[in-house]
Amino acid sequence: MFKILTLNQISIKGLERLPRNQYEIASEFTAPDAILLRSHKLAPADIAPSVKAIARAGAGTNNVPVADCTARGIPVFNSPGANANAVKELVISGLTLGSRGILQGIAYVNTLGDMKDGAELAKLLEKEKKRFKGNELAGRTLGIVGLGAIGSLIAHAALDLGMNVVGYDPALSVDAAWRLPSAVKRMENLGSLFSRADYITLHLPVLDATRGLVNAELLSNCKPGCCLLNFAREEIVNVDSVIEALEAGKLRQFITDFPTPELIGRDDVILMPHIGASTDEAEDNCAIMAANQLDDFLCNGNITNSVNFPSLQLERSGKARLAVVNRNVPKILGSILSILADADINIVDMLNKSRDEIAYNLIDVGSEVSDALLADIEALDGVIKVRHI
Ligand SMILES: NC(=O)c1ccc[n+]([C@@H]2O[C@H](COP(=O)([O-])OP(=O)(O)OC[C@H]3O[C@@H](n4cnc5c(N)ncnc54)[C@H](O)[C@@H]3O)[C@@H](O)[C@H]2O)c1
Ligand SMILES: O=C(O)CC[C@@H](O)C(=O)O
Repeated sequence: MFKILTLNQISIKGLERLPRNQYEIASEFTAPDAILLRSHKLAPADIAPSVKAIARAGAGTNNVPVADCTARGIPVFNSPGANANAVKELVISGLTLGSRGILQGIAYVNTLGDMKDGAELAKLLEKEKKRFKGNELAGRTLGIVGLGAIGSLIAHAALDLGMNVVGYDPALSVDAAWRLPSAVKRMENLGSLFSRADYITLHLPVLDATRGLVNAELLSNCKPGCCLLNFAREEIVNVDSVIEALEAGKLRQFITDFPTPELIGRDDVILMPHIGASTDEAEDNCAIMAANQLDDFLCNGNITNSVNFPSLQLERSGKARLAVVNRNVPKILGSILSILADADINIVDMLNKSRDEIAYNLIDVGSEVSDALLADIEALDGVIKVRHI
């Protein structure tokens, strides 16, 4: 029986992927085998020594201490693309809210509750509606920073709306490049994107390199009247610089899923309570993907969509499987294989892959492996974690 600690509300459709005869699921456990979470901020001390894996039902893993998990041999999974459509749809709403007086118009109509004469009301609205006039998106330029799962869907949608699309992504994967419409004009740097766009939308992860990326210097490139949308992460944008740019007329509007106190109450800001992925569909998709990946790792040692471990899947063969995490340095695999050979254990199949500072091995063997042998492997210098599956 594996114990799964859930630290947020996880869709039942995902939890159903972890059958009750194999899994106990609860929001409190002292020694869980794995953690399943969404935006809960996890500290290294919250991760019990028993934890073998962490799965984030969502895209961003900045709430998980990934480097610490890597050092401890714990793979961290996410669910790439599973909530991208939900974010895309909200960004399209953001674009229309940012181009027309929709919120202001709605707020105005709601002040007129005392008017009982329908004809008078209609007359007043016809007179006042000019205050809420906007501009069309068609023909305007959208700059997309980060052209991954969300950025590429937004590029398609914006082109369908008749917008011109420019994009910037210095780390674009080959798969993401294939998904991108050819009409997207790729920018060589952020300054070029900021100087061309009427609307700029951010869809990149928060990393050391992207924290505070949108700062005063970058915003000084904006076309006057530009509208900035942040549905990525709060930390990517320097809020003080955004407020200065709004007050200087460099930015016309800031629309964000990550409110901070100084932004509340401003007319030139639209704030949403981190609801980019808050749809039934996205919550189901993320939970199903995260749970499936966790299940395959706990039961088979296979790794799909990990942010810190190599991708590795091996069909089961032999009597037992060893899953070994070690530092990515020479000779460790040789030492493991020698221990098995000395014990007359035949290797039926195996796969070894590395990613940055760690290596991961799945070794299928022809006979059972004793606890003493596992302890010998675990004691090797450079071996971080050994599981007998
Ligand atoms: N508001 C929400 O609820 C919500 C929902 C989902 C995702 N997100 C955020 O959006 C981010 C993107 O999600 P995704 O699913 O598109 O992820 P993704 O991994 O598919 O795409 C991210 C893209 O950003 C690119 N990138 C990395 N560094 C960059 C840089 N310095 N400049 C420009 N691009 C850079 C990557 O190469 C990648 O193509 C997530 O990391 C998460 O923080 C927010
Ligand atoms: O779980 C959520 O609601 C938000 C998820 C989102 O921020 C993500 O990074 O995928």
